[in-house]
Amino acid sequence: MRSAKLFQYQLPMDSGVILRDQRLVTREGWVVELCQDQQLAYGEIAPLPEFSVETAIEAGEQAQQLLSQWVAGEALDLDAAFPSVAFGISCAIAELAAELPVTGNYLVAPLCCGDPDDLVERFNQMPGDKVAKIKVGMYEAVRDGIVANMLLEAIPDMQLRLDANRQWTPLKAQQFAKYVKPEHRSGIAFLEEPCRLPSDSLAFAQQTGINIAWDETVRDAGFEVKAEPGVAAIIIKPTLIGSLARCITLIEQAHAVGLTAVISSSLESSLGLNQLARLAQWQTPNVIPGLDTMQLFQTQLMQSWPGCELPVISLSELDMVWHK
Ligand SMILES: O=C(O)CCC(=O)c1ccccc1C(=O)O
Ligand SMILES: [Mg+2]
Repeated sequence: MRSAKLFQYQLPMDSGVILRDQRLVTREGWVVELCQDQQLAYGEIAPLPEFSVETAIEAGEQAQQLLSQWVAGEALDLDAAFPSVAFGISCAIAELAAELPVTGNYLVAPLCCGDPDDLVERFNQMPGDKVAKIKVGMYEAVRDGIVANMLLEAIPDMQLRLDANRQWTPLKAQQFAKYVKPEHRSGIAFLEEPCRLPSDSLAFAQQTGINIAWDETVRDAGFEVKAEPGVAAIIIKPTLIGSLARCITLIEQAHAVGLTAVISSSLESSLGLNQLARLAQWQTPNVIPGLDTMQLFQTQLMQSWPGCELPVISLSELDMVWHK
């Protein structure tokens, strides 16, 4: 016996969350509830504005169709579904089958703004390897280079991840690199997507000795996982990629060619974020995931994120918009 429900959520964000060009005031999404033989399981569907191709409305409509098929016992074609829908439904199905192990990797790479004292403080409270992430490409490239160099000098045993989100021209990327001393470049685990064109990013990596990682490129049509000089990692944001099976295939392909796969958030609520931490522990056990995004919210959803003291909204407080 199967039944399914879809709930809608709207969570207030911290006032400073900017996505590309717009401020994200409220995070909107859906919670899927599957019920089979009296057992309940949950998943989160949360297309990210400006990143996802689908809107929350479109995702909700498609989720209803797929959940109807699931209730009827039909096979689901999640490869043809929107990525956020495929991810949320596949997580709920995996929960029912107890396929997603319960232990999570909650050692996130702190997203930091460039203040070394702040970072030293956070590392002191954290076990494990020191890995931090900073966003670059928003201000002057030279300033980014100086900040990165200073952090690597201040915390020599740290691995720094940088993320330019394709903001630099090849010239700006060079200006950045010029300020990072050659002896510090190995402290950069990777720089995500320095340039608009992947070919420029590759050339940058090869010219500077600074490793890069693919994030946006993983979602480009025709992307294939391959080893290339200067490429260290691929970033996997499941909400933007698709089903658990699709994510796991990408992770296995990355590992087969010697690339690191990093599970990363697309600003899911604490519900989805916990599942991502579990996926990370299961499929990329020795890699610190990019999940330091709970601090961008004002509330949590259904479950709490370890160490997070924000209030938790329960399922009974959400609107159930559909059931079958
Ligand atoms: O990857 C992380 O560490 C945090 C997540 C993150 O940076 C992110 C989250 C949502 C949308 C885009 C991005 C990004 O990689 O730029
Ligand atoms: Mg990125």
